[in-house]
Amino acid sequence: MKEIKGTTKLCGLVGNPVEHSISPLIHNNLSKLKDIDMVYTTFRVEDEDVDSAIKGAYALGIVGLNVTVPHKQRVMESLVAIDPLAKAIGAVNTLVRDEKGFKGYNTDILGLERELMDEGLSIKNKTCIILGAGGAAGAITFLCASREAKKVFVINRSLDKANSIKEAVNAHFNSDIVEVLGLDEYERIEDNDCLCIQCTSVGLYPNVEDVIISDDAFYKKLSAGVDIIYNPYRTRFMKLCNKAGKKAYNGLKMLLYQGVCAYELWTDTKISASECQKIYTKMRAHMAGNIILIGFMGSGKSTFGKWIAKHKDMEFIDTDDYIESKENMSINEIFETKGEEYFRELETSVVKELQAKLTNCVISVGGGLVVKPENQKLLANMGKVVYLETPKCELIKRLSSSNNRPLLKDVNLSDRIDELMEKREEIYKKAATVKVDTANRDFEDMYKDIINS
Ligand SMILES: Nc1ncnc2c1ncn2[C@@H]1O[C@H](COP(=O)(O)OP(=O)(O)O)[C@@H](O)[C@H]1O
Ligand SMILES: O=C(O)C1=C[C@@H](OP(=O)(O)O)[C@@H](O)[C@H](O)C1
Ligand SMILES: [Mg+2]
Repeated sequence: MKEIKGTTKLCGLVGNPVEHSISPLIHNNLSKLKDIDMVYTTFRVEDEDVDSAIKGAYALGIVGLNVTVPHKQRVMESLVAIDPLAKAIGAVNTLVRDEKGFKGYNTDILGLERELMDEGLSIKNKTCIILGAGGAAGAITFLCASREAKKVFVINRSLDKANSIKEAVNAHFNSDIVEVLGLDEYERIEDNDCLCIQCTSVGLYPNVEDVIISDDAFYKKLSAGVDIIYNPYRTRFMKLCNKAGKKAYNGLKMLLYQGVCAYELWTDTKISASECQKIYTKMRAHMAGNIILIGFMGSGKSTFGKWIAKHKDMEFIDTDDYIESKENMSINEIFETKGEEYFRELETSVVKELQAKLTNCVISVGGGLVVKPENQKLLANMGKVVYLETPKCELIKRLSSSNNRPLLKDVNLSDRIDELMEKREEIYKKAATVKVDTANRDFEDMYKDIINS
């Protein structure tokens, strides 16, 4: 992080609880990308303190705030102005400085709209299905109505809550655009090209096998499904959409874009698509939570990886071991009988496989795996990529009696290290989120470098 100075601006998140939030990651990385001298942190605020917290924040010159549960409604009483969309929805998640106090916006909804645009999903003239009838469902029903959906069906177990959304939105637009259906009444929807937005918490981690509607026939009615849940990354709802041959998206982009929209309001900047992509990769890596060790042969990836797993109670996977057991051959044999190219293809397919299934693991990869740009991209989404940097003299000590590394067979070790390092050193540095020096360090100390980064 950049040094915090007297001129550093402050933003933050007000809610209760807030410590788990991914928003600091979004905003602090945006400031880094845009080279803006601003930090973002969290403020846990009790119900009765919301008003004084907001007024105090204004007095302190705080540039902007996000607001999360349970204060998104209550905070509206402490504002000098409210954007019409947020007012109609009845919830505010972003505060922007105005002349005499904060003005409220709802970038949750603007974020969802931006996600839909990003994925090429249009609301206009579309039949929309909203699953659920809580706060998010109400807001998204409002969004669909305001963006000229053909019809909006709110499907929920309790019809009472769904009916109050219907009444509020229909009254606001003076139309009958919203209709309510029970969970088993979806056959009444005639369209087979609906955009469905899953707005319940059913399927949220740890209840990952749950889903609000499990009938395949329901998913045949959709053109695409969006789940506002992002943990797990692929929910059962999304799997059922895919099973019916329909596209499915999770809520992580919505979360990204609610942050991006807020950041743009606070800083009067525009975040480009490629900048959004960079933040999104970091969010995915954070969610996946793996520690990935990269570096030259002999830098200690396999040894240190096993140590972390054992001492920090994590699972461990070494891509070389994984490949050996899959192929039922040693790395030496694979290189001898099938060639290096074949091995490199195996590495990519293994990384793809691991990306889809591993979270919170330690992964040590072969020293050449990160050379392929495709693999670099995959790893960047999987967690913290840690480069174990080791001086040549140390590598020579560690590798001189190695006989299971085909690239070091029958060569002058020093020359081979020079030759490969010239090609790889920059790649290791660029691919890494954090660099850890391995010479004369104990593992506990090296581990601290990783978690403190
Ligand atoms: N930090 C370290 N200090 C001293 N020796 C180490 C260190 N890390 C690994 N080694 C030794 O170096 C050799 C290569 O380590 P290994 O974990 O196989 O590296 P990699 O998987 O990066 O090729 C092993 O003999 C291991 O015991
Ligand atoms: O650097 C490389 O290209 C290789 C490194 C090895 O793994 P380690 O880095 O664990 O030795 C292994 O994947 C293979 O021998 C090729
Ligand atoms: Mg290894």
